[in-house]
Amino acid sequence: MATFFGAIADDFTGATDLAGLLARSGVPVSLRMGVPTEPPRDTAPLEIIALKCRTSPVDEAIQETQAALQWLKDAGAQRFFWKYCSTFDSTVKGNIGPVAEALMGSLGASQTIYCPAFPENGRAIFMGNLFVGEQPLSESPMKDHPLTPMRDSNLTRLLAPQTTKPVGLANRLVVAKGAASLAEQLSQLASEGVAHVIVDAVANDDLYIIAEACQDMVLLTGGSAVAMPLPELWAKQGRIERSPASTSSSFDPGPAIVLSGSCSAMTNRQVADFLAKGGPSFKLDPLEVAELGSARVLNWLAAQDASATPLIYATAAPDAVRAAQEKLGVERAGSLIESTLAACAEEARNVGYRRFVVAGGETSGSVAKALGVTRLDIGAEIAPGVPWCFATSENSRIAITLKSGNFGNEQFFSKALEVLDR
Ligand SMILES: Nc1ncnc2c1ncn2[C@@H]1O[C@H](COP(=O)(O)OP(=O)(O)O)[C@@H](O)[C@H]1O
Ligand SMILES: O=C(O)[C@@H](O)C(=O)COP(=O)(O)O
Repeated sequence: MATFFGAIADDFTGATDLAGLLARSGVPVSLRMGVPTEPPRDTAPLEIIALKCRTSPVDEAIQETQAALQWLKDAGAQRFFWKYCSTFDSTVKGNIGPVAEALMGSLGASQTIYCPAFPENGRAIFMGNLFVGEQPLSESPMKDHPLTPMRDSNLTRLLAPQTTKPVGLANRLVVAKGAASLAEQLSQLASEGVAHVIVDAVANDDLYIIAEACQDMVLLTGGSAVAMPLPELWAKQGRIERSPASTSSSFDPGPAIVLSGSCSAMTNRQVADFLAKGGPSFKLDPLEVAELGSARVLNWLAAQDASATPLIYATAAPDAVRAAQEKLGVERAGSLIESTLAACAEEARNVGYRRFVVAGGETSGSVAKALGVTRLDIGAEIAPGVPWCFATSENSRIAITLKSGNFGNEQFFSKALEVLDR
């Protein structure tokens, strides 16, 4: 089927989040992990390419996103989306603005919007400030993120240093008046030379207004939720079609494993909940891994009889993360844990595990790469923004869910396995 919408996600959990929300429309969604090496074939109306570039150096992120853009253009896409985190995660140098500007350049777009709001998960933007539940972003647990600590809540202030062209705001009062009012504000800002517009949204209704006003912009940027209403609009106009039975949710029988590298407040609670249920678990210590490698956890995994679901985790409280980072450096601590969890995933697959619950965006990127997963079919959502996915890994079909650090409720790990068994 010809592709109409092409999205590029800056991490793997973000990509499955977007895929899950778009799939609610019943229009086929295809998710590729990394830029495909082959030219487009067997494409869907909604194509997503997942990258792992949230914390990469800016020039690498631009290079990768440009390659993804070219593939999506070759697939026939006419509208494009740059998906980043609903908590606007970026390093101090930041990739969100530079990548958006480069995509705009390649697409000949003079303006785009930025809307990371995700009301179902408590992310709202008001007067340009991002809230997580009732807390401003910089007072939320995101202030302690291991790789992208968010110390400002104002999106205009966060984005402006990342772009060369002016940044402006279309606030909630404008959005609440409807699509025509928002479209007028955007063209007013365009006439003043504002290329990058933060758009407020606090509720799903706002997202429908934004989608209606912006559906013909060649490039949109944001969290998954602002893209959610688009397929419905385009389906009504006959640009794309629904086809509910388009994905395969089959996987080979085999035991389940939980791998957690996220240190978010919610993942800490999810790990505690799963530990309290008494299953086998192994806590990774970054300092031990730095000194002795991954042999101990791999031996532990090999000794499991798989009758109960094992949990391997590095999830830790902010002070423990800081202590490890002070000794090892932020990048090294992160990459040691990521590569250890990736090795555990590969070993688990090799010894017959077929159901994988993975927590953490960067972690998911490393695990999915280690499993050699190149394409995911999207299944049922376990929680808003976290679907089960199905993929081929080596010669097996596996079920895998990639959970954003912040998503899901406390019982997420057990719930994920229950949803799959239904
Ligand atoms: N105990 C720890 N000490 C230091 N870094 C850690 C620890 N546990 C995990 N990490 C690293 O923290 C990062 C968490 O990021 P990520 O997987 O994207 O989670 P999230 O989805 O919560 O953002 C990863 O790079 C991971 O390897
Ligand atoms: O938009 C979101 O919050 C998620 O889709 C997302 O990007 C997740 O990233 P991580 O929190 O790093 O898993």
